[in-house]
Formats: sequence, structure tokens, C-alpha cells
Amino acid sequence: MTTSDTHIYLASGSPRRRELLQQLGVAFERIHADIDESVLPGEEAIAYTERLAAAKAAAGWAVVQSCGLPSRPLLSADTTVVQDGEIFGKPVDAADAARMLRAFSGRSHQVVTSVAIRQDDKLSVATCVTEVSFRPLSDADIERYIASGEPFDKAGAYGIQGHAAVFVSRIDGSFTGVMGLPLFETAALLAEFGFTFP
Ligand SMILES: Cc1cn([C@H]2C[C@H](O)[C@@H](COP(=O)(O)OP(=O)(O)OP(=O)(O)O)O2)c(=O)[nH]c1=O
Repeated sequence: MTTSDTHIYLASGSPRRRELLQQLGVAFERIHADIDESVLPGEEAIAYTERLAAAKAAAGWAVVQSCGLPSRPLLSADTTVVQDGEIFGKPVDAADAARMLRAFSGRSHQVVTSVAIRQDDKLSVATCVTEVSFRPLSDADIERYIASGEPFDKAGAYGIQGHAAVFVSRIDGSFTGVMGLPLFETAALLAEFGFTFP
């Protein structure tokens, strides 16, 4: 099987994930599946993103089954930011975004992304952790960035692929993982389901 003669299901509403999957040359059909994204008490970041990626895959697979769609691999993912054990999800408002960006100013944090692929009873999950360092941010930097609107649908209130690139002094890990879909790990998972790359 090659990537050109088949496609997968994508249980994700993220435009970044769609764009990154296109970079792999994998065709996909979008599946809508919603889950509760609350963090469990005491849950660590990797356990959290792995649980959510698998839950999104399970919810997506239930839709595939209930609609009587053919069996194909279904991909989902979850990204979160962690610093000193604290999990930073998507900001709820501008004040929350400012709190997150102040925490990251002049320091490093980790971005954790888990990818899950589900087909029938088979589930595979891979996780990628990337260390990201920010230069010190002034109040004016933070205000201007929030006014751009970019932080609001993103874990940790920033997009490395957008204007926040100027804040990032160093990364150690996967750029595509920070964006929400680590392509190295995703290709390896898809290979388990019969895909070949490039
Ligand atoms: C840190 C960071 C996060 N993000 C994004 C990636 C994810 O889309 C988002 C984290 O939210 P997620 O809950 O992982 O994903 P989502 O709600 O956007 O999409 P879905 O659950 O439908 O797949 O933050 C960036 O785009 N750039 C970055 O630099």
C-alpha cells in the first residue's frame, strides 16, 4: 500500500494538524468527535495527552462504526504545555493568555504531543516531548501578541508557527510536535498500519 492509493480518517478540528498531514502526502476524511478534555486530579502531562489522544480516537472510531464507514486507520492527537509540573491548556481569555506567556518569559517549558491511530481493535500511541525556550518578554510584547488574536485556540497561548516564532530562542525536539502533529512519530505509527513514506 502507498500513501497515494488510500486515505485515513482524521478525528481533529485543528487546521495545523490538517496542514501537517498534507505535508506527509496522506489523504484524509474528517470525522467529528468531541470528548471531555478535563485533566484528572494529579494527572501528569504525558499521561494526560496519551489518554486524550486515545479518547479522541475511540470517540472517532465510534462515529466510523455508527455511520457504517469502511475500516481505515483513524488518527487523532493532543497537545499540551507543561512547566514545573503545571499543565497549560488553551487560554480561556486574554488575562489567562497573559498569565501563561509571563510564565514562559525568559525560561523553558515542554510541549507534549501524543498521536493515536486506531483501526478496529488496534490502537497505537506515540508521544513526543519538546523543550522550548523563550526570550524574556516585556509587558508590551505580551499585550501586542495577545491583540493579534493568535493565542486563543492554542495550548500554552502561542503558536510557534506564527508571530510567536520571535519569542523562541531555542527548541530541542520536534517543531511539528510543537505545532500539534509530530511528523516523525506520525509516519512511524502510520507505517505500522501499512503506509510507506515518502
Ligand atoms: C504550543 C503550540 C500549540 N499549538 C496548537 C496545536 C493544537 O491544535 C492546539 C492544542 O489543542 P489540542 O486540544 O491538542 O487540539 P485542538 O483542540 O486544536 O484540535 P483537536 O482536538 O480537534 O485535534 O494548540 C500550535 O498550533 N502551536 C504551538 O506552538
